[in-house]
Amino acid sequence: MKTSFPRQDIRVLLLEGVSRSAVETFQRAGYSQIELHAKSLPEDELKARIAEAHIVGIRSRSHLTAEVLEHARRLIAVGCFCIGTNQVDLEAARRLGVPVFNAPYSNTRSVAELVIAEAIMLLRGIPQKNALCHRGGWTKSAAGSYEARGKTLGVVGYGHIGTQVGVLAESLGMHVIFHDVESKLALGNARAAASLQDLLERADVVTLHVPETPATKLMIGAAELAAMRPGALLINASRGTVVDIGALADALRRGHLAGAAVDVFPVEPKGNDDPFVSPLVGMDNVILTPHIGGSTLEAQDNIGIEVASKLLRYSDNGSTLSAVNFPEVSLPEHPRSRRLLHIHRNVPGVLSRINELFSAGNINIDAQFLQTDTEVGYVVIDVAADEAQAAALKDKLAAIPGTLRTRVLY
Ligand SMILES: NC(=O)c1ccc[n+]([C@@H]2O[C@H](COP(=O)([O-])OP(=O)(O)OC[C@H]3O[C@@H](n4cnc5c(N)ncnc54)[C@H](O)[C@@H]3O)[C@@H](O)[C@H]2O)c1
Ligand SMILES: O=C(O)CC[C@@H](O)C(=O)O
Repeated sequence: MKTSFPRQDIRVLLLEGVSRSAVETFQRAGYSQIELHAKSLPEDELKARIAEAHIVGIRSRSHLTAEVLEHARRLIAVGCFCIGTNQVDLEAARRLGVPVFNAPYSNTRSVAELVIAEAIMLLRGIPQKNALCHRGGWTKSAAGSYEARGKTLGVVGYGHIGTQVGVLAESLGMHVIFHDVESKLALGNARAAASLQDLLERADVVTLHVPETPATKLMIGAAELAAMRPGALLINASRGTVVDIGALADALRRGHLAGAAVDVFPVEPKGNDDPFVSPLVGMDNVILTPHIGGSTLEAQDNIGIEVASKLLRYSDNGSTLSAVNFPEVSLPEHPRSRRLLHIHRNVPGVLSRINELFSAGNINIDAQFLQTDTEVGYVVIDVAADEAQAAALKDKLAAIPGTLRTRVLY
């Protein structure tokens, strides 16, 4: 059967060491043109490779800006093999008719476990004791060393990760308070703080779990750090832009904060061979990790399967359920029909032009699915048509003004 892109012709470009479970998921579905890179690509190379790709998979280091996406003439969909999607210009992708998928939960537990481990380590002063032992020193002392039990954990951003951290912290006997811009169901005995300021003033350990947005950029700066309790601890496993790293280094140097654990940085090395530079380097009371909050084998394996499956569902069936930037449709299979996809700018008249086209050709529509948002309309049409008719219909659909992408799926 003739489709716009037979599976064996669909080129999948996977960057940044996306798990092999993704490759295997594509292969099991009959996709054979899969290119896997261990690193992100320099911008020029990314533009060149994305121009050839139908499906692109990235993690947090590849920046799919509007300019990069302009080169993606054949692109069907983008997969972020992680939670964060801030590295993709989602609006630009949507305007080009390209849905973006991610894995909203697959590494949640991994991040939460690391945060709890770090909270305990910081409360006990382990980073500095460990560093001193490595230099041949010895400080057997209880000074500055505390149990987690009875301490207050302040969770900023009470979403998937923040709530998991809260539940685990309560099992250690910690009191949990949280701050979120949305009204949230408090799990266990957790309580909403009156404000961010209130949380900062009350928490012994503050942990950040907000996404990167204009509102969260530098949300923890000198004033917020000053509002924290003397001797408090800060954990950031969200995004590097959320904390003013210079102000954090200063608060640590002055001893206002007793320690910190930082997994994400305003500027991160592109690959494992590139140098890491930060004002926090060399501070014994700071746990530094190379953006590995979600990097466990379990999480990466699950993410590979989850995101590849979403990309396949869109590529093979047209479903956009859980796309982060696109009208969502969940489609049944209609194997006895031909399925055509039409993505267009959401301007008046496009749908009637589409329907006129089918009635003029005397083609019976078996089913039609439409979902729109303010800018983009997505129509899936199942028709009783033969192969030649479907190909001709696709060409006519492509000629409708406002069309962004069109395909014959099967
Ligand atoms: N370090 C890592 O490896 C790693 C792994 C996974 C996720 N992350 C980061 O963690 C972030 C959070 O992940 P999640 O799955 O919990 O996301 P989520 O969307 O489930 O939760 C985020 C929460 O933050 C809240 N929020 C948004 N803006 C806010 C603001 N200005 N002030 C207060 N609250 C605000 C939201 O309402 C939401 O409840 C991700 O966006 C990603 O950037 C990092
Ligand atoms: O794997 C990555 O590069 C990003 C991990 C994490 O920050 C996420 O957003 O899920």
